[in-house]
Amino acid sequence: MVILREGLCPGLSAGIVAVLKANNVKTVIDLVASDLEELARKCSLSYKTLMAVRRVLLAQYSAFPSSGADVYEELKSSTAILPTGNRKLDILLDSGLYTGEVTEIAGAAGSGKTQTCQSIAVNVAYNLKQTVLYVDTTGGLTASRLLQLVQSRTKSEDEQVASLQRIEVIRVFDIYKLFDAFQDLRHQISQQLLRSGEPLRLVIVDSVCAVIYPMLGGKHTEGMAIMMQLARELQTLAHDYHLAILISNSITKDGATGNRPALGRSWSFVPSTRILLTPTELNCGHSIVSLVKSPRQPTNLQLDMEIGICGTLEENNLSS
Ligand SMILES: Nc1ncnc2c1ncn2[C@@H]1O[C@H](COP(=O)(O)OP(=O)(O)OP(=O)(O)O)[C@@H](O)[C@H]1O
Repeated sequence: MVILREGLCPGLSAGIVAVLKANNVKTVIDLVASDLEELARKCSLSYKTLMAVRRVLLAQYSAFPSSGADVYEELKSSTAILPTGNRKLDILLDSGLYTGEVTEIAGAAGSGKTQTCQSIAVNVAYNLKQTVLYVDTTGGLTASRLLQLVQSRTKSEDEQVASLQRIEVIRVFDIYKLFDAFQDLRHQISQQLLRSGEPLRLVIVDSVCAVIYPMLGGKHTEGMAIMMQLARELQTLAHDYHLAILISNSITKDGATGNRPALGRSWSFVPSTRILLTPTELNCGHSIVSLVKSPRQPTNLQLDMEIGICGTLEENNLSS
């Protein structure tokens, strides 16, 4: 509900707002729903001025319906699916990570979130030849591990270098620096300033809780507001630039329902897809991956995923 105020649109002066308010016309809806002839008479205002103001407000605040066919066409032109480099994980995710969506990997410390993020980054950079922005908020990313993962894909040094150049790494350790990084990203995309020159398709934030948790102590409501600002930023980045966004999150232990992704109910609406990693006690270097939220798949799917020298990437028979 938008309140009428001076400058909301051309012609809406403080005087007009005051007169309208005195006649119980306080919001945009009140104004567009009024009989303008009668209102002009009651308020001693020019009918022409009110009409012009209403026309601008209608253009600014109306929702224009679009047909199902238009929505489907937009979806087809803006959606790409990025395979993760692990066939079983792709089946669980209905082919991979979708652009325009936020996907979350949740799990306890050591469950393999960072290894999964790095492996997916390498797969997108090497196999798909697309740029990845990797935002490291925990210091968990190491260049030597990235190189090891790339080396598991190719022996060619040129290809290794080219793949590593497609992974842009930013290290930020607080949420304000993260907002700055996203601001820079918008600027770089709009000016086509990405260093690799290849299209950016994937943004990874490992992890979101590392920058959100410090905000949730003390003034809780302020922290929640900042958390939801980050949520909006991730969703609009994914939507506006057709990016797949992959975030990692920790878990909270709940006596009644077992482990569940951290950051509470408000955050649970942010990712479209959520997977939960649980290390297996019997099989070291393996995690059970459970699909806990998905817009396309049943959420009882599970798989056993190995996390080894090749991360979560499948073994590759290197030829040259
Ligand atoms: N170079 C490596 N080679 C093989 N396996 C590795 C390697 N590095 C890590 N791992 C495996 O990955 C596990 C740790 O995974 P990872 O660091 O991704 O956990 P995490 O969920 O990100 O933890 P945290 O929340 O503490 O960052 C280790 O227990 C180990 O099994």
